[in-house]
Amino acid sequence: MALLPQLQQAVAEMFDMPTSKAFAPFSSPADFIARSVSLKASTPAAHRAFATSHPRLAMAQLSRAQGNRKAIKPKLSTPTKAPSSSRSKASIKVSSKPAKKPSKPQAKATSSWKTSARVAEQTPLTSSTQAKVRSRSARTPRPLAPTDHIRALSFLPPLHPPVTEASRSPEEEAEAAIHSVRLGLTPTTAALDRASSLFVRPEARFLYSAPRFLNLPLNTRIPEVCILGRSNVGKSTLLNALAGLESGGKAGHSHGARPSRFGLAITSARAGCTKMMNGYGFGPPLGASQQQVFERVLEKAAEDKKNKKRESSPPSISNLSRSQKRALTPGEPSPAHSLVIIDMPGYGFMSKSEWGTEITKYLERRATLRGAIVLIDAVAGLKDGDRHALAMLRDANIRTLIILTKADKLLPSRLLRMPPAIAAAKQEERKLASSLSFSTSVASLTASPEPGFQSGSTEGEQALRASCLRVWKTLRRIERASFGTVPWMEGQGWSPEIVVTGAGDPRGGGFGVAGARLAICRMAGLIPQHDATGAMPAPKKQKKTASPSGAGDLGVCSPAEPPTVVPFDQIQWSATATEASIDQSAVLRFIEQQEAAKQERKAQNQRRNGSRIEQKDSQIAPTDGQTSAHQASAVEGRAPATGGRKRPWKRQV
Ligand SMILES: Nc1nc2c(ncn2[C@@H]2O[C@H](COP(=O)(O)OP(=O)(O)OP(=O)(O)O)[C@@H](O)[C@H]2O)c(=O)[nH]1
Ligand SMILES: [Mg+2]
Repeated sequence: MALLPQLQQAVAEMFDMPTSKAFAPFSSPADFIARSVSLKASTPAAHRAFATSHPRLAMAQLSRAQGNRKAIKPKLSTPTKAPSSSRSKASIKVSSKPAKKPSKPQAKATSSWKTSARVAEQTPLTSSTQAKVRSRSARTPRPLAPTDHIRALSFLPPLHPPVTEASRSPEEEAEAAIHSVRLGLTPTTAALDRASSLFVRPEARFLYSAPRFLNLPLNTRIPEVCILGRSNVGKSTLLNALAGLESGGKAGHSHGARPSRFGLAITSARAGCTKMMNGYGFGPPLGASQQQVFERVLEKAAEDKKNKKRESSPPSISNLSRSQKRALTPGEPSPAHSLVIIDMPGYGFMSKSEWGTEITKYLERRATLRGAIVLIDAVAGLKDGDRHALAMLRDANIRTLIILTKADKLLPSRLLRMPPAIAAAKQEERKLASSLSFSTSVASLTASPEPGFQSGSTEGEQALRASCLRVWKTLRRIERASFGTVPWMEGQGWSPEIVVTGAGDPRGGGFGVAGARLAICRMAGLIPQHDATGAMPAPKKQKKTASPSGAGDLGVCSPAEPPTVVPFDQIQWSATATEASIDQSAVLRFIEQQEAAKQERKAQNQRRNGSRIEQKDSQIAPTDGQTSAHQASAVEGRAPATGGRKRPWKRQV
């Protein structure tokens, strides 16, 4: 195509070279690079010209851009260093100065690349080669982004024990039992977001490291949850994931020194990395009203523990003034978080017996402990250490939540990936929500159910279900072993819902973490158990899509079935406390109710005091012609002086 001479000159000026050279076909890639460098902003036309003159190199660049690691990476020589031999001028030079002692395979690859490149320069790219490149890049596993993951995954025990048939072999019986394990209800996006916001905003903070129970800072106002598990099970990794941070995977950085880069907790592939009880603060401080509710709960818990009825109730903590409370707990700072999570040292390999002693003390004596999370490796399964820890929790009567970790090792990423259509729709919804007001966005999110896990019959999933079955059986056995002396029972002491996570998934990480956050919030009483938005049956459409993957055949409870009541709701204060802690409208409602009750009490007191004073006035019986101050004020139209609580005492004087 012939261009106007002026236009040619302008283009040549951009290239910073003579017109004849700028419009000559590219002689080599080095030539192309030289021109591209001189051209400040590379033009698509120049690339196209390069692709037609050097198709093989263009192909290699394309496949490298698509993340194909196998693609050959030619090391281009700079034009100044190009040797003067006529052969090397035409060919693609791999290195200006070949290494003196190249390793054998490297030298082979170099020479093969040289020859093939020379041939390819003369032959255009065939469609079959293009297809090969495309298929090769498609085969390479794409790293999963956290948004691609299913955010919540859990399993529930079978509703009824599987029917035993005489004709079935023990293997078939076991398989039937595995198939009867139900998928947990899929929480709604709103519920997951509510729980996640508590963990992520404001940023979680490292609080302290305590080698012994006595070194733990005093805490009487913030609910606490501890993470237990074998060493190297992934406790610290889960904590980082809960905080929305990636684990550093490197030991040696101080806690919270660089939270954005290395996560909060130190993680390591070597067992025994965490050696102290590390406390981390999550969420904003509880409001005054929530604080009162929490204090009442603590009082009740202490009362239950002593297991005796009080004849005359001592002064309630919630009725005390702020200074009185401070005097009761000297040295305790004002609460700065709504939840404290303690990352404990692991038991088992590379652990120390004194760690166990300190953890036992903590479990028995920490008044604000709302529950414990026991992490179990989905691949390794339950071990003796886990059984011992569960028995310890039973004896201390502490609510227990089981989380299976490292499940990403069992589940193929295809099962975890969000369907693209749903992912796109969710992204749109989020964009819309951020542009609208808070209330509108929450309302719109409440209606949308979170896409559920597409249950299949893969070996990994069956292993996961079998692992859950073993956990339930163990928990029931441990529960029975107490002979009913401890109220640590299914649904009360331990949650039958087993949360599945892959917090440290190296492919992108973090599947199931939002579900874990929600379960922890519920256990700590920050979100009610039977929150309407917490577990919403998925639409019927999902039921249909689930059956071809084998969910129906497996006896898996489809999400459309009526929700099962999970009676893990012994937290009596949760209904008010949790609504108040997260939902602002609920906070306002709660405060309004409190205000109304206060006003009413005040009015009653006033009425009572008024009538008492009237009685006294009548007893004093003013002499003829005299009126009391009360009557006088009433006559003058002022508020009676006896309106306040302290007035009668003043009047009598
Ligand atoms: N694939 C995979 N790896 C994980 C997961 N969680 C943790 N890991 C890895 O497991 C190793 C141990 O993780 P940590 O979080 O340090 O384990 P820990 O329980 O805190 O160990 P201790 O502090 O020694 O008790 C690390 O190499 C993590 O990368 C997971 O969900 N998936
Ligand atoms: Mg650790």
